[in-house]
Formats: sequence, C-alpha cells, structure tokens
Amino acid sequence: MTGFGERLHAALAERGPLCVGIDPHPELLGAWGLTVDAAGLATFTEYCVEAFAGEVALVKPQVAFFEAFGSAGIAVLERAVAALRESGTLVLADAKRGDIGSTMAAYARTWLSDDSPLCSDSVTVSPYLGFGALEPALQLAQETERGVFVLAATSNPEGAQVQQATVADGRTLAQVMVDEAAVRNAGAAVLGSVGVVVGATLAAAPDLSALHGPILMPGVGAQGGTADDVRRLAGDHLDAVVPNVSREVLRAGPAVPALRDAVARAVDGFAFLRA
Ligand SMILES: O=c1ccn([C@@H]2O[C@H](COP(=O)(O)O)[C@@H](O)[C@H]2O)c(=O)[nH]1
Repeated sequence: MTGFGERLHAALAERGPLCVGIDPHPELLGAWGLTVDAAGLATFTEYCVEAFAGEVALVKPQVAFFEAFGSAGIAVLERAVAALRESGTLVLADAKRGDIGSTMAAYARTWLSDDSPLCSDSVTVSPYLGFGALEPALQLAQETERGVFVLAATSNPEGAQVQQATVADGRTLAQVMVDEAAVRNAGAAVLGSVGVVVGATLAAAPDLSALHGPILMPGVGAQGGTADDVRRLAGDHLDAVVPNVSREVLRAGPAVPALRDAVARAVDGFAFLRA
C-alpha cells in the first residue's frame, strides 16, 4: 500500500477534486421520505453508498449523525465505511477527535487501526489541546499508511476567536497548526498524509505554501462558500485542495442517479483544481 496522501492524489486525478459528505441530518431524512430513526438512517446511508462508492474520490461520513442513534447508528456507519473502502473510494471519518495523549491513542485505534470495525482511510482531528497531543494518531497513521486532517482554520465564524489568536512570534494559531502539519509532510514523494482543514467561508487562508499535504475545504454550498471562494483560498495549491460538499449534494437525493448528477455538477464546478 502507498501512503494516504499519494492515494488521495491519485483518486482526485481519476475521479475529480471532490469530497462528498454523508451527513444524515434529521431534515434530510424527512425530505427523503424516511423516518428519523436508525432504520431511516440505514436507508439514507445505503442510498449514499450506492451513489458514491467507486464514483467519488473521497467520502466523508459525519460521525456525529451516526452517533446520535447509538449503537444502531454506529453499526450503520461501520457497514458504510466498509462498503465504500471495498469499492476503492477513500473514507475520511469526520470525528474531530482530540484529547490527552493516552485517550487520543484509543481514538487513533478506533479510526486508524487495521483491526477496528470503524477503520477508515483518514480521520479529522482537533489540535486545540495542543498539536503534540495528536502524536498517537499521527504515529498510527504513519504506521498504517493512513491520513489525518488537522483542524486549522474552520469554516464556522466562531472558530476565529481561537484560531486567529496569535502566539509570541506573531503567527495565528491556525498558521501554527499548518506549520506543524508541514513538518510531518516533509520529504513525502507526491503529497504528505497530514492534511489540514481550511474553511471555504474564510476571508483569507493561512499560508499553505510549505504544507505539502491535502487541504480539505468544507463550507461550500449550505454554509455560503462558493467555487470562487475555493479558487481564491487555494492560491497556488490547486492540486492539494479538496472541497467538501455535503448538504448541497444530498439535497438532490434520494434517487441515486440524481445524487450522481449532483456530484458530477460539483466536480465540473471545481474543474479549475485539476490545472
Ligand atoms: O471547518 C469545518 C470542518 C468540518 N466541517 C464539516 O463539513 C461538513 C459540511 O457540511 P455542509 O452540509 O456542506 O455544510 C459537515 O459535516 C461539517 O461538520 C465544516 O463544515 N467545517
């Protein structure tokens, strides 16, 4: 197996520069004519897997919407992750984990260990307990050739209160997280496996020039970010940016062809990222 960054780079080139989110909001379950319970969640997720598996480069299940249904929801998530990975579609578990090192090690095993039922290709992590606290996840990802996406500058307006605060040398905390990720990617052949999250809703991105890793850009569509915003924030890093779209695609469901058409439209809208 090659490293996650390299596999992601190849998948984006083959299937288009897009991450599609599986976010089973209660409103969407209702709009799809499904019950807001574990059975509705299972059907919603099956439609998504059928529409996206083998078609999309990266799929990002939002773990919170599965956890909300307890063990039955987690079972749905386990099946979806396995089916997507089996099809060759890379999976990013959006779990945003971050804790003291010993607890972080357990989170890392959950999402990044070969023998875990939730084992994914990559996971989102929060560095705001200190980047060093992420070490168990960074280490396991390296050992198992998986990836992590570190929250740097998130798409929600509240994030700025913490992420735009500055440290002694004048850098923002968001920039510190990007720079820490860059250290981990040094020497990677194509693209490193430590990505960052930079919201498509931001006025400006941190300096990404040294990152050499994937840049997940959520916030397009439902949160107001546009393809032009992605272009503006991507700067010179077109082949590293992966826009995420969740509700904007999912609102086209539940018909599988309609979901696939929505994916195709989104990929077309980001054609400039292939440059
Ligand atoms: O900064 C961030 C980090 C993660 N997200 C997640 O991405 C999707 C966005 O969903 P949309 O429906 O396209 O708005 C969702 O799962 C968020 O938790 C983010 O939006 N911003």
